[in-house]
Amino acid sequence: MIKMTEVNHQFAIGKKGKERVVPVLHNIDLHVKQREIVAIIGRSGSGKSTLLNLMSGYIRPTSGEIRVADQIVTNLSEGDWANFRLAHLGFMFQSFQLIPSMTAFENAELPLVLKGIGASQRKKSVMEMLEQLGVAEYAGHYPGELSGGQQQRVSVARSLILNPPIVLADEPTGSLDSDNERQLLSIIQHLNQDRGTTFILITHDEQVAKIAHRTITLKDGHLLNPNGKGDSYEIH
Ligand SMILES: Nc1ncnc2c1ncn2[C@@H]1O[C@H](COP(=O)(O)OP(=O)(O)OP(=O)(O)O)[C@@H](O)[C@H]1O
Repeated sequence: MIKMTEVNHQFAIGKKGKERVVPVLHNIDLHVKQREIVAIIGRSGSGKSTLLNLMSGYIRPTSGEIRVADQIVTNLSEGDWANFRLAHLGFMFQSFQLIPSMTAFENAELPLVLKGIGASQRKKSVMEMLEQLGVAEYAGHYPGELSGGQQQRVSVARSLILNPPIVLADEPTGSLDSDNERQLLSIIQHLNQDRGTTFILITHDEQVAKIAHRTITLKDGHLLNPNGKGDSYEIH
């Protein structure tokens, strides 16, 4: 589903002409299969977000090849990446990144608008999704009128509204209390089992790592165990 082959990444920092090159990821070989939940752990600064940003095309690798959903994406243009993301990727973040001036309904609806789906189909899909996540009654509320857990569910609704086959999540439970965390992890497990959604979760949290089929560790930009803790895991 996602395959990285000999991927290296370095940032150039400092003023033009006086840049300093900072290598961040070294020779990453990683294969995430369809229906897997993979947790990525590692200290702050080890390169976790950079890895996720490479998988989602927000940055390009300095060298190496990246395939997502069986397509080589390493050299897609920005416009092609935007379409590719809409078709294949969903995102979850620690900060919910809801648009404050839009209601819960409008936030969850946004990817459908971008995809050009008609208004009546949008309404049906959004209300079904908000219903499934237990926040339909807040459809007309603005993010500032919702609790953290409710905002997270609206944000999850927006991530999943196009039924993406792959979801990339950066500390998705980072700002949730333990009840809301449990609920989000249960949603992730159900989606994985029912729809076969593939998840890549960056986390510092043991509870999150527990639901993963595989936990891989980044240390100073090196992938220590590409096959993860359980080489013999089975995906049903
Ligand atoms: N745009 C950038 N320009 C220059 N250096 C960057 C940039 N983004 C990240 N870095 C550097 O790359 C390294 C890895 O950063 P990254 O955000 O991937 O780490 P992380 O493991 O996700 O950390 P955290 O757990 O704190 O979020 C860090 O040393 C960081 O300073």
